[in-house]
Amino acid sequence: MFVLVNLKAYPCDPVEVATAAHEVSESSDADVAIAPQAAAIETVAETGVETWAQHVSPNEHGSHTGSTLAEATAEAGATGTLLNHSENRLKLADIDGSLDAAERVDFDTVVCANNAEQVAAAAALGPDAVAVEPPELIGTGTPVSQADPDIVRDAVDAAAAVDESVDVYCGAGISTGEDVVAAEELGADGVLLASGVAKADDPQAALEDLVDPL
Ligand SMILES: O=C[C@H](O)COP(=O)(O)O
Repeated sequence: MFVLVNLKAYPCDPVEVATAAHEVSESSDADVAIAPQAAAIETVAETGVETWAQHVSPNEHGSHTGSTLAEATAEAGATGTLLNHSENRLKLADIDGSLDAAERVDFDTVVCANNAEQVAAAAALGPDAVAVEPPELIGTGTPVSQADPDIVRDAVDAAAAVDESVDVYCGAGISTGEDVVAAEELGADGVLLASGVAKADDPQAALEDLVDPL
């Protein structure tokens, strides 16, 4: 299972979380990656953990003030990017443009979506993976696998109907190893989570718990 931990804009120590994630990734069957704030990509990548951007712009080098370029995040050490997170929704054309930008630097890509219909549309754009996350469950601690498992099943079917090579992750409310196993049993290839680790008193223990049953 792929475990992508999005640190969002939480006031955690990204290097502490990344160091723990690297150790847990090395000593378990899970692949754990961290998506920190763009300004922390370099220090997070230096820990050796797989490092992702939370977003990249469709823009290339040029007069684009405020843009987070795929090239800049790649130079800092990122190897993948989230796109269209529920907290940073994009227009369809911008998702497509950002996927092109990610392709320029050979990034892995995950396009987020609220439901099976959006998963199908996102899968049609050719990312490596889509992540289904019901926005109302984000940050609640109630996993989608428990609240409405059909959301995950339907997302898996919707992505496969469009492109079987696109992986499906699920997210929102995931904080325990039991939640990760439930996601796997519903057909997900990975999980996307944030608060269960970024807001934990002991991020290393939270990460160990997440991968323990795998
Ligand atoms: O990017 C992560 C998701 O929005 C899930 O967040 P959460 O684990 O805090 O529910």
